Parts: sequence; structure tokens; C-alpha cells
Amino acid sequence: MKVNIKTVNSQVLEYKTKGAVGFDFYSSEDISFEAKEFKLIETGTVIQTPKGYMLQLQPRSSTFKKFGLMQVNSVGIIDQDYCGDEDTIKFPYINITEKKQFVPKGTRIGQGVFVKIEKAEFVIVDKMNGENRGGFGSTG
Ligand SMILES: O=c1ccn([C@H]2C[C@H](O)[C@@H](COP(=O)(O)OP(=O)(O)OP(=O)(O)O)O2)c(=O)[nH]1
Repeated sequence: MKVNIKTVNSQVLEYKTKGAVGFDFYSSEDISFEAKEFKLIETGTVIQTPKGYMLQLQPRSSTFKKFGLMQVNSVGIIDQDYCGDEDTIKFPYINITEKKQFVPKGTRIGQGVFVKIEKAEFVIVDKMNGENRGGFGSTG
């Protein structure tokens, strides 16, 4: 499918292998994290997510190994209407190490995955069908 994007530094977004389902985002500026510091890493990229899809942001497996950074929202959700000129995608990361970390501009700092979605029409009811299942370890 065709997807409109706007990037700084004319950065090309691409799937790195034939089988890759995630494409990498690049940091658009040098950024440092003090120990335990939280910051947004700017990608400088705007993406117009097509109708019927959501764009998920997830860390690369190597991000923690290389930089000691963890994505604080686990999975970022990019809405279909987050696509104005200033709506650049950012990765929220925390340095969970005790030392300063430096991420140079142009680093592949995370990945994006387009996922098909349905939107719900919510219906309020008095009683749900079905038995209580239990959760949070109820099966042992
Ligand atoms: O990791 C992320 C998560 C979100 N966003 C952008 C795209 C998304 O469409 C928008 C809003 O995200 P979300 O709804 O998760 O944040 P919120 O805290 O509920 O803020 P808002 O009140 O703006 O919806 O922020 C990012 O750039 N990176």
C-alpha cells in the first residue's frame, strides 16, 4: 500500500529484509540521556496512516542492548489523524542505566508496524452473556 510520509534529512524509510514486517525509524538529532532520564527521541518524520490501519511503534531488540534505553509506553500508537506538518513521530525512552547514554543523529532507534484495525460501536447492556472467567493467574 502507498503511504504518504514527510521526513527531515530526506531519510528513506524501508523494510530492511524481504521478510521484515517492521521498518526502522531514524533519530533526527543527536540526543543524550543522563542516568535514569526520560526523553522523547525525535524522528522528524510524519506518517499518514491509511484508514483501516494503526501504526504501532516498538523498540528494536537491539535498542536496549546498545543504549540501555527502554520504551516507556511499551507500544506507541500513532493515530490516523496524527499527520499534520508538525506531527512528527517521537519515541519515549528512559535510560534505565546508571551512566549517561548518547544516541547520535541517524541512529535506527525503533520500528513501526502497520496493523489492520476495526473500530467499535459501543453498546451499553445491563448484563453480559457468559460465565465469569477470572484472570490474573486464575487458571493456576
Ligand atoms: O510513542 C508514541 C506515542 C504517540 N505518539 C503520537 C502519535 C499519537 O497519535 C499521539 C497521541 O498519542 P496517545 O494517544 O498515545 O497519547 P496521549 O497521552 O493520549 O495524548 P493525546 O491527548 O494527544 O491523545 O502522539 C508518538 O509520537 N509516539
